Formats: sequence, C-alpha cells, structure tokens
Amino acid sequence: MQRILMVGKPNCGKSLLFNQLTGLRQKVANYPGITVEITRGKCDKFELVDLPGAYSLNGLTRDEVIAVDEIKRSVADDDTSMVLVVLDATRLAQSLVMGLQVQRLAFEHNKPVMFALNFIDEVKRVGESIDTDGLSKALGSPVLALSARSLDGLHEFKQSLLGMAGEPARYATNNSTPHADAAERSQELARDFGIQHDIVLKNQNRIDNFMLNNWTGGFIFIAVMFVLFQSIFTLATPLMDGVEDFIGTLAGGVGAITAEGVVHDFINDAIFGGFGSFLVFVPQIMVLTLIIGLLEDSGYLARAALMCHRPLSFFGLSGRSFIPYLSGHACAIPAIMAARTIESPHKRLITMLTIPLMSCSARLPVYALLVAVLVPANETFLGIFNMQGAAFFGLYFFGIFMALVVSQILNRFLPRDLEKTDMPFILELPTYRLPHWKPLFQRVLNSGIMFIKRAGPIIFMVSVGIWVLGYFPLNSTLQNSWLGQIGHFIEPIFTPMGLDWRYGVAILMSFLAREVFVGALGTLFGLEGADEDVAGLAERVQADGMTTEAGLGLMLFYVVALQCVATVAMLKGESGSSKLSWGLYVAYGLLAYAIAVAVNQIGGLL
Ligand SMILES: Nc1nc2c(ncn2[C@@H]2O[C@H](COP(=O)(O)OP(=O)(O)OP(=O)(O)O)[C@@H](O)[C@H]2O)c(=O)[nH]1
Ligand SMILES: [Mg+2]
Repeated sequence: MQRILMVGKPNCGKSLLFNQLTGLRQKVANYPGITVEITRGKCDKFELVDLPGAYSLNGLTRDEVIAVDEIKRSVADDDTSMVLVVLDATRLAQSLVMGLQVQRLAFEHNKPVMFALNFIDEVKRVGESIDTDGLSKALGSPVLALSARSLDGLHEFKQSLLGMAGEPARYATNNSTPHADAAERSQELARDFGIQHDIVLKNQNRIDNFMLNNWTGGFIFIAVMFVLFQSIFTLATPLMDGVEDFIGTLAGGVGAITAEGVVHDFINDAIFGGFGSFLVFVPQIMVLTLIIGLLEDSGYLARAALMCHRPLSFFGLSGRSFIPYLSGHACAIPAIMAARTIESPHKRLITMLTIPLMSCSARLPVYALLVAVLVPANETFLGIFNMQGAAFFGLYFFGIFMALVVSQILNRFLPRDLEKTDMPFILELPTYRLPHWKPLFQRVLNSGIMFIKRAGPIIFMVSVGIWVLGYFPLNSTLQNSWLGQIGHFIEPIFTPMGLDWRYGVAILMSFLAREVFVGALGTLFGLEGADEDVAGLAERVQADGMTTEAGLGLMLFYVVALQCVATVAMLKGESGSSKLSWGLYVAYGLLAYAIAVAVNQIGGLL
C-alpha cells in the first residue's frame, strides 16, 4: 500500500485530521506532545501515517526524535507517495519551520508535498483570511485551507490529497528552489501571509495574566486540583448508586428464578458479589476521564505545567513531568509513554519511575470501598466539602507526595551521566479553546469500556477461582474450606497490618491487578453470608469490624504498591532495563507493606 506521511509541529491538529480521514480515534488534546508514537491508518487506498509533532528536523525530545527518524527513513522509501504537512494557520511562523525543512527533504527524494492549512475556523472567527493561492505560489506546493474541527474545506482537501497521492509523479516535478534558512523564510512568509498575531494573542494574554500570576494563578491551580479529585467522588456517586441498584435488582431477579443449590450460590456470590462489586466503580473512571479531558481541551494544562516547573525542578523533575503525572491518575501506561516529551533523559527516567505512585483509576474501586467503610457518608467539613471526597483527595495527595519524595531520592542517587544531555524547559502555550464535545464523550465512554475489557476477564477468573476454593469441600464453612486452609497459612504476613486471612487472600490476588481486590473480597463476603443480598460490600466490611488504623494502612498500601504487570512491562520497554522495572515492583511492594504495618501498629498505640 502506498503511504502518505503526515507531519507538522506539535498541537497543529494532525491527529484530529488523521481521525477525520481514517475514521480512527487517536487521542487528540489541546496540549503539545500528545502523540508520542507512530500511528498508521487507512484513508481510501492509502496508508496514512500520523507522527508525533516536531518543531524542526533537529528533534530534541524523544517523541520528536521518533518523528524525525521516521520522516527521514520514510521519505526515501519507494512506498511513500507524498508528504502532507499540516500547518496551524493561527501560528504560521512556528508551523512553517518544520514544514519548509520537510518540503526540502521531500523534494530531494522527488516526493510531492501538500500543505494543509488547518484551524481556518479560528482564522475566520477573528475576522481574518489567508491568501492560500499566494502562499501556495510562494511555497511552490499546493496549500489547502481547512478545519479539522468544523470540517470546513475537508471534503475538497481530501479529494486533492487523494489526487496527488494517486499520481505523485505528476506533482513531484518542482522548479522552485527552497530557501536555505527555514526559520528566516518562515518569518517572511508569516509576515506576508499570516494573520495579525496580536488579535489571537490579546485575548489569550488577558486570561494568562490571571492564570499565570503568582497569586491568582497559584490559587486557581490548587482550586482546580481540589475540584478535580473531589468531583471524582461526588459527581460519580449518583451514577454508582444507580449501577449498584441495578446489579442488586438483577441479582434479586436471577436469584428468585434459580433453585437453591450450587448454581444459585455461584451466581449470587461469584458473579454478582464478585464481578458485580467491581462494575459499580466504572462510572468513577468515566468521570475522571471527563474532567482530565476538559482540562486538556481547554488549554489550561499547559499553563499548569508551566507553573509547576519551578517547584518540580526542586525534586529533580521538570514542568513537562506534570502532564505524565496527571495522566498517571487515569492509567500509568500511557503516562509512562507521555514522559517521552520530557527534554532531559535524567528527568524523564525519574518521572517514569515515579508515575506508578500516582493513584491510577484501577485503585479507584479499592479507595472507594475503603473510604466508604471508614468515613461516614454525607458528613461535610465546614458545611462545604464532602468528607468522603476530602478523604479521596488525601489519598491522591499522599501518592503525589510519595512520588516527590522518591523523585528527590532518585535525583540524588541515579547516575549523573544522563544529565549531561540536559536541555532547557520550553513549552508552547496552546490557545484557550472550548472543549470538543463529541470526541471527549467518545473518550469518556471508551475509558469505561476499556476498563471493563482490561480488568474484567481477570477479575472474573479470580472471583470464580476464589469461589470454587471457598465453596468446597461441600458443606464446609469458609473457615475450613480449601481457601480457608490456604488463607490461614498466609495469615501471619497480614496480621501486623491488622488484617485477617480473607483480606490477605484478596491482597495477594491483587498483585495480578489491583482491581481484583474488590472482586475477591466481594466473593469472600458473599461466600460467608450466602443468603444476604449482594449489594453493599462496604456495609459488610464495616459490620465485620475493620479497625480504622488497619483500614487506613490498607488504603496507603494500595497508594504505594505497584500491582500492575502491564506497567512493569511498559517501564521495561521505555527504560530498557528489566532489572530496574522488576526491582521497582518489589521495592514499591515492600515500601507499601512497611507503611501499612507502621500505620496499623502506631494507630493501635494511640
Ligand atoms: N478550532 C479548531 N481546533 C482544532 C482544529 N484542529 C485541531 N484542533 C484542536 O487542536 C488541538 C490539537 O489537536 P491534535 O490533533 O491533538 O494536534 P496534534 O498535531 O496531533 O498534536 P501532537 O500530537 O501533540 O503533535 C485539539 O484540542 C484539537 O481539538 C481546527 O481545525 N480547528
Ligand atoms: Mg497528535
């Protein structure tokens, strides 16, 4: 299949255009450096390649290097038909540096180039226009104006693109002599053809004066973060109650039509009690994705990263660590990849190694369960803050705090040779924008589906496995079932944490994937009281008499422990060291255990 290579500066809308042309759903957000790997899709009979953004062919960060290497390799390849350069029409000068360099490279290999002048909707909104014919003449390649968001001009653009890709030889002949200094030429072209820059900047600066000011900016930052973590709890609660009621009703209905016996118990305890307990938490993951998405789309996150640069530098990190850290609250795997945009290898490594301490969404079910057990519902602090929400914030905060402490230690002890290639912190601030709702909702829905797909099978298997071991030999109690016997054997490890063997089994199982904890516990409590209704695992744990110190220790255990094999694999891939990655898995596990034991023991003395 012939290939169309798509290039451009970061945040110029490549991925959104790629999605429109291929029907795929690559991540799109208003922050430079979202795409960090090469993505391929099909557009008509061509393969379209979306690359990470780069400001020039002298790639600085790892994602830029990936893009530049692929451009250089691919442009010389016979299978590449043409190069599509995406430009941000509102930031012509910055977009053209890369554009001109790539055009020159493409011409050297007899490949035609087309320029997509994106963001034309924003140009129109400020009452400006761009002379595309003039620009096209000056560049010596066709320029087509479009908006990947409002879809203006997209149809005509697609026709022209396919026309050129289908007959590259016809367009490849080019007589223009590309200018030697791309940066200088970009400035000239932007002056001649670009829009009055201050129109766009004026509004933005007005907001930024407020957002980036030491006082108001700091206050807004803290308020945004607090609302973010608080709303994961408060916004999701009605939805979670809805799911819980639904599962409860379903379980009641199914229970009524199955005859008493093994099958009835299995459905009640393993399916509804185990797997059902886990499904209750899906709305929370979706709310988290929604809020992070809103922040990303608005353009605020880049400002937050800028403000965090100085404090983060103190811990050996960079302002660019902020986004990987924040997205680590959804999932560590893409967050570790997002660390590719960090300019310094030393800081990048520290960021990657501490991302697993961010409370990812897989911990949400565990937190939600334990917070519901330990903190009374509907209680408020000063009449404003929901106490359960505040407890959530505390857990997230503890994760971030631990990450900073570990970063500081790593900064001291990691070999310094990586730092020789250290580079300055530069971040282009994107324009403030309203969210793009449709892709945002798709992303939210997708996060829920992905969560179930990824963790669902393993939780189902563990729930079934635990149920079988706990149910047999027939007519035994849970205590002297097969599972009980194994449990009592491992119990001494968990006694110092103030927990009995049932929690021990659930914790051990959660080293496969941390979400398993809730399902495993749900099955265990289901087995114990086979006649009760399945809803309300938190009430059962509460009634069972978990002490506050043991519960708190257990929560902190889950903040710190790295119970995710996929994260270890990702770390191995990105750091190139399997010893380091598995070492981290063990180290965070031991640290988590030590913290839980300490909290329980000290709490017991008070
Ligand atoms: N108004 C408007 N917004 C756009 C347009 N194209 C893209 N966007 C928005 O611009 C932002 C960046 O889009 P992306 O597609 O992620 O940009 P990218 O070039 O892939 O960025 P990197 O992957 O970071 O290099 C997103 O918020 C998009 O919704 C457009 O034509 N008009
Ligand atoms: Mg992209």
